[in-house]
Amino acid sequence: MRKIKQWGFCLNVWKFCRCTISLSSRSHLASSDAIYQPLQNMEKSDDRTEVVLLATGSFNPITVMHLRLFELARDYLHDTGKYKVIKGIISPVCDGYKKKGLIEASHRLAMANLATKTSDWLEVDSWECSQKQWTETVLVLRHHQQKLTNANIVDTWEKDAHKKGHKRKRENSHQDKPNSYLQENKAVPQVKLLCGADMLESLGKPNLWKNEDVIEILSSFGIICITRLGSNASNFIYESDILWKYKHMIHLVEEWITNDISSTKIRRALRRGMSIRYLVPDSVVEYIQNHELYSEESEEKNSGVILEPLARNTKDSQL
Ligand SMILES: Nc1ncnc2c1ncn2[C@@H]1O[C@H](COP(=O)(O)OP(=O)(O)OP(=O)(O)O)[C@@H](O)[C@H]1O
Ligand SMILES: NC(=O)c1ccc[n+]([C@@H]2O[C@H](COP(=O)(O)O)[C@@H](O)[C@H]2O)c1
Ligand SMILES: [Zn+2]
Repeated sequence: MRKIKQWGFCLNVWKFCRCTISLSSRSHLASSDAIYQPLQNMEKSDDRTEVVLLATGSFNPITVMHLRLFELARDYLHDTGKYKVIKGIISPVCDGYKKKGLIEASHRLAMANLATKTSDWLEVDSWECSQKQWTETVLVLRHHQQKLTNANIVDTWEKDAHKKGHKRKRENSHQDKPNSYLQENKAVPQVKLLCGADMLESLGKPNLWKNEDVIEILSSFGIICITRLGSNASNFIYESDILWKYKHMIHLVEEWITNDISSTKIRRALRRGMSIRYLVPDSVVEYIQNHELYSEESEEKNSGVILEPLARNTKDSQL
């Protein structure tokens, strides 16, 4: 009787173990089905082109409309199903641009940093405004594209080295990587220029942009242009032979919730002691107050000075 009970006990222990093993192995399978497989599928099915949006400009000061440009462009590109926007970069122009009323880059940069604090995908880059001289927009685009290419090469190189069991340090790994990594790498995100319709129209102003720059911006990068009151982007594309030729590289995004916010109007309101609240982020209002920015005097900065691109291109065309 005792032996039968012992046998019964052993049988139960065995059944329990078998059940637990089969359950745990099944739950392992279930988890691999549920977690790993869809991820693999997601990776496979997500063949969208990664895009980094770059907006250049004075940002004197940054307004909520500048931030809206990015949101509008991202929604638009995601809607196409072809693009995945991974980052937005705000690149304030340097003081050497010499635009009338342009205050110091350090302040414009600080305000842009405050304004983007609440965003998890927008960042401000100081490369352009820390250059000694004004930099052509095409060079700013090239700079950011190159940075992404370098980062991508390092990643691929590191992954490859990791697979082979070598550990490489990020800081020194991109100098000695072979060039073949550049060609093999197909997943480098694309930089695209983000602008408002007035900036697009400025491409047609004599001596402001070089033709070869416009062609490179359109053919190598592409433009996302947001409509703006007072500008007619589609008509401008129609009337410009270069833009018409590259119209497939221009995404025109309609802003349906129109408003007329501009930095010029913000500066005007400030000079007149009027409120700018809700037109720029609160942190920017506070910064402007604390540093007593934008006065009659600051508006006179660069007054009578020729805008640097005009001066440079006019000089070049006379050579
Ligand atoms: N309300 C707006 N709608 C569409 N685009 C805008 C708007 N405001 C600014 N932008 C775009 O933002 C970029 C940076 O512009 P910028 O810093 O010159 O601002 P702004 O408001 O036009 O300033 P300013 O009045 O000093 O010219 C440009 O591409 C410009 O076209
Ligand atoms: N030839 C060029 O590359 C060229 C000419 C004029 C303006 N831009 C850029 O366009 C932007 C215009 O800004 P604003 O609208 O604030 O003047 C600036 O970033 C400026 O550097 C570039
Ligand atoms: Zn402007």
